[in-house]
Amino acid sequence: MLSTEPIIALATPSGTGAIAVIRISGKGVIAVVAHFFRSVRGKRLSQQKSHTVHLGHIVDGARIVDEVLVSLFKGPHSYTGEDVVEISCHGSPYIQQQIIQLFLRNGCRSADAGEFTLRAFLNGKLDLSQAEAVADLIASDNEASHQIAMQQMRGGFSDEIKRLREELLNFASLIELELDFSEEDVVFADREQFKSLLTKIQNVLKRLIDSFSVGNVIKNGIPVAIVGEPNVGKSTLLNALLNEDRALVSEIAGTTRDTIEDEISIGGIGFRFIDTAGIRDTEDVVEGMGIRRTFEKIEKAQVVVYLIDATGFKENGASLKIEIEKIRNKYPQTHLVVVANKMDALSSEETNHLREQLPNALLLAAKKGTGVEDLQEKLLEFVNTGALRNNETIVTNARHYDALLKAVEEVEKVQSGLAEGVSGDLLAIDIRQALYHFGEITGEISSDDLLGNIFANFCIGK
Ligand SMILES: Nc1nc2c(c(=O)[nH]1)N(C=O)[C@@H](CNc1ccc(C(=O)N[C@@H](CCC(=O)O)C(=O)O)cc1)CN2
Ligand SMILES: Nc1nc2c(ncn2[C@@H]2O[C@H](COP(=O)(O)OP(=O)(O)OP(=O)(O)O)[C@@H](O)[C@H]2O)c(=O)[nH]1
Ligand SMILES: [Mg+2]
Repeated sequence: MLSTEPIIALATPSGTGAIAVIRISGKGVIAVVAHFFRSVRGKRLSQQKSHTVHLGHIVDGARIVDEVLVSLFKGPHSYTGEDVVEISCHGSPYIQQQIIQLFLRNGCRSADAGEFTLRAFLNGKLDLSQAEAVADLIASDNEASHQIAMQQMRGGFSDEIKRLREELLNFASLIELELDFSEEDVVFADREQFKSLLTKIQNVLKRLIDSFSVGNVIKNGIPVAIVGEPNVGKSTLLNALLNEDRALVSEIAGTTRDTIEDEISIGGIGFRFIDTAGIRDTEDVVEGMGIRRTFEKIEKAQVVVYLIDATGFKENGASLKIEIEKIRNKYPQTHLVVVANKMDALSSEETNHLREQLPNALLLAAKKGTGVEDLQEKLLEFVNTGALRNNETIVTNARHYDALLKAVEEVEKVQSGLAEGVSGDLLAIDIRQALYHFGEITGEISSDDLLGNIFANFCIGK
């Protein structure tokens, strides 16, 4: 799979910018670029040091294509581990394409998605979980997902896995050594010490596995469905949360037909709010479709904000309370927040009545924006940010989660094998299996298929 042929791609977004960066990596690329580069100081590119920048022109025969800065990185001391040349040109799509095409005609080919980072992985500059974090880092759009991706890219998670792996490996070696001396019946690996090591490893694995429930939602934005009867102010609340006129609002019941979603960051954590069609019995076919979609969204949400119209509470409070209980029972895994809206239009007597009837409800006036901060605080309470604050490793990747589950299963097998006093050769098999799953995370164990899948999801030029 390791190839060193020169690859080229635009590293900056396509379109017009002040400056664009074109990246070229592979064997002999410095000589290739040198052929089309005239330094303003008459310097020869091939004689320059690594990590230096040079001003000059890209020339195609007599034609000057652009004035550029060229950066040199000599392998193995580069991002990919190969020779790398970056050309910073003026950011017109025409110039970008002229330069890229010049090199495509002269020995380079277009890089596949993620191919620079794939080469970095294959050349040992990054392990697999670090390479995956590069994509997460580019995708991160809030403080929490950024922090997690950055920690993973810098090797925090890998180091933790490697430590576990080494400790297990030590023991595996000792047990396998016993096997070699099986005639003599010697014991190198102290069983009590081994048991406590396994317990320690189990605890670390369990913490990592548990962190996925937080990590997974943080990476994708925590889905919060705003639901309730028509006209209670769901779209008004969405707009207040987003601080933007995102959804149509009107006094006509049944305004929102389809779901509307948008993401914002609260306290550094991404929340994806979903405004839904108001729930009621309807003859209208299209409205009925929208309401069905509302229930689909509730099913996928981590949090359901059930909104009621406080002004109607006196008349239909009893039936609303039944409705709320129904939702609570139907979706026991989902956090349910009951919010009474339009409190601005309530008398103090009505307010007291509502407080008595729904002691846990948040009181809010979405139109004026009052109480929206309380709701935000409430939402943050649902996210266990302890691990984030303590800078602990948080698993965000389903592939890693899978491997950790399999690893802990094997460690448990070893643990019970020890308790039952099974023989060293059987213990060794399960230990090796656990080690295999650790290796899957960091990429010591990988297949071309897996790598193809992972890097195909990167952007071109990364
Ligand atoms: N212009 C540019 N900006 C960029 C990148 C890049 O490739 N080019 N990066 C790409 O994602 C990130 C920076 N990451 C990088 C990581 C390693 C090396 C590098 O040259 N490493 C060598 C030498 C280190 C040294 O001694 O200075 C090495 O690891 O051996 C470069 C960039 C973000 N910004
Ligand atoms: N007095 C008062 N009126 C509000 C408040 N919030 C929303 N409204 C009004 O309630 C009406 C319905 O608001 P929407 O946001 O469209 O309600 P909805 O729940 O999205 O309604 P559907 O999309 O039809 O289900 C509009 O006339 C809003 O101006 C509030 O806090 N106070
Ligand atoms: Mg609406």
